[in-house]
Amino acid sequence: MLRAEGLSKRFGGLNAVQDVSFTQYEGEILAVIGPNGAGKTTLLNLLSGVYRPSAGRLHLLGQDVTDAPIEHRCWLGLGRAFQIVRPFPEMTVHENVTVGALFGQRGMTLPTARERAYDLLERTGLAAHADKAAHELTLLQDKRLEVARALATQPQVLLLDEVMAGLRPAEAQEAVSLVRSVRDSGISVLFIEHIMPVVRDLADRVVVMDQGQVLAQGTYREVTGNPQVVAAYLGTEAELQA
Ligand SMILES: Nc1ncnc2c1ncn2[C@@H]1O[C@H](COP(=O)(O)OP(=O)(O)OP(=O)(O)O)[C@@H](O)[C@H]1O
Repeated sequence: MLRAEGLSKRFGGLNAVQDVSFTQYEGEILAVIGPNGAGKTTLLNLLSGVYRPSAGRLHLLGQDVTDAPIEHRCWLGLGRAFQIVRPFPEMTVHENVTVGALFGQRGMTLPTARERAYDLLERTGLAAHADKAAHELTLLQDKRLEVARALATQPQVLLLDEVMAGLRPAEAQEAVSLVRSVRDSGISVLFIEHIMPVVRDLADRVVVMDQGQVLAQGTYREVTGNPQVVAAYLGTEAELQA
């Protein structure tokens, strides 16, 4: 689905992302973890096309998209949900998702977009709130809307930037179920997350970043058992258990 080869991004003298390579396979949920400033968001910005890499190549669904603009990646099948959700606050929940459907696919008509938006509100548990203004939603509902808007673009790969941030544990569990249902519908998911129980429950594989580089990659058990990862990110084993 995605193949990064030696991706790098420099900001002046700072190597925010340095020589990052990984592959995401079809149907996989891949987590990207690492301490603050490790380069996770910069990597997501490289994948989605916000930044062009200083070096390296990126393939999406077998196509080289290294120089492709954001909208081309979206039309090819790359969707993104942001940590800070920014819906159109005065529009209804349904209208917000309709906008995603209209602009995420070339040739989409308004009636089809509206219909697709209703389906997505059902799937993301927001159907009862379809006609509310977006600014009336709770934080968990905001996150659901953010995922619904990203799904409206019909992605094959969905990038999620810390969607669990700020949620209470019970709400995070609901969000975990939503992400699983997205994957079960055939969409591969790449997510950044700091909450380790969420990573453990969701990720098929984990990429650990530190200081812009990939420190380790593997299953949750493999990376959390790696002494370098424990030292750089997880702290002591006792903290990890807590
Ligand atoms: N636009 C930018 N210009 C200059 N430096 C930047 C820019 N964006 C990020 N950086 C720097 O690049 C490094 C990586 O930042 P990034 O936000 O990617 O880390 P992160 O792993 O997502 O951190 P966090 O977990 O805190 O969100 C940091 O040192 C950051 O200050």
